[in-house]
Amino acid sequence: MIAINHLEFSYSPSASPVLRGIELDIADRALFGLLGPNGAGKTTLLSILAGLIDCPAGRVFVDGLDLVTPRARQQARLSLVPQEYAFYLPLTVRENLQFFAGVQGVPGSEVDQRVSEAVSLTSLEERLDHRAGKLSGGLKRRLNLAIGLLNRPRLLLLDEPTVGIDPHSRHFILETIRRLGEQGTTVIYTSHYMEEVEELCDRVAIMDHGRILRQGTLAELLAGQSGSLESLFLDLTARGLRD
Ligand SMILES: Nc1ncnc2c1ncn2[C@@H]1O[C@H](COP(=O)(O)OP(=O)(O)OP(=O)(O)O)[C@@H](O)[C@H]1O
Repeated sequence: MIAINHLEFSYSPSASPVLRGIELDIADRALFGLLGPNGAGKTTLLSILAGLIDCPAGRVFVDGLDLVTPRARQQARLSLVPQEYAFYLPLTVRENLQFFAGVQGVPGSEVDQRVSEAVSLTSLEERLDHRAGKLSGGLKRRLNLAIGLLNRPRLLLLDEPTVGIDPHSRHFILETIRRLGEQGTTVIYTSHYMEEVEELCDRVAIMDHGRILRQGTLAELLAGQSGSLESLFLDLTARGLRD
């Protein structure tokens, strides 16, 4: 179980808060969708969970373990797949995976096994010796995901993992995430695509301006609503353009 308590965060003392009293409980093995317009604070929240940004105000617990230290985060087996491609374009798929296995502290004797598991989950076998920079957008997204799987995560944080790819690649990535969920991985999934979240996630939170506006199962969120998740989202986030 992940418990996020009272998270507050600003990028600088003079800037407006980006996260304002975030409270979330996420059950083990959940596929949890986090929706919000541009600038709502989703990436900041994931970055804090992954330890990329220090957040002195508030606490995050995974199974009662306070994530404040890197050691606790390692024990929690947490992995973030960022929105941007987080690998080296001149290296091959295999070289990237071997390199990032080392960065993540996978023991040398286990690297081949972990690389082969990640490649198998993302069906990259045929591309192992291709340069990352030459891959299509969909394959680059799969490599980004494969790197995030090298530590066999219990908690996988996915920041818009299907942006900019064709429907086949998107379907493949969604199926992979569903399979990971069935195997026991807890997933926090941010996306702008309502239909993906409706299809994949068992619980959903909608956030804006650093606050959680609603959370619950899809049925709970839509109870008493005449419209879809998208119309609820637009109503809650005030239908304004953000950029
Ligand atoms: N490194 C940074 N320094 C200062 N402000 C930042 C930084 N990163 C993000 N912000 C600001 O924090 C707010 C939340 O941004 P964040 O990227 O977390 O939102 P988001 O919900 O992930 O948006 P998107 O859907 O566009 O990715 C925005 O106002 C953004 O401009």
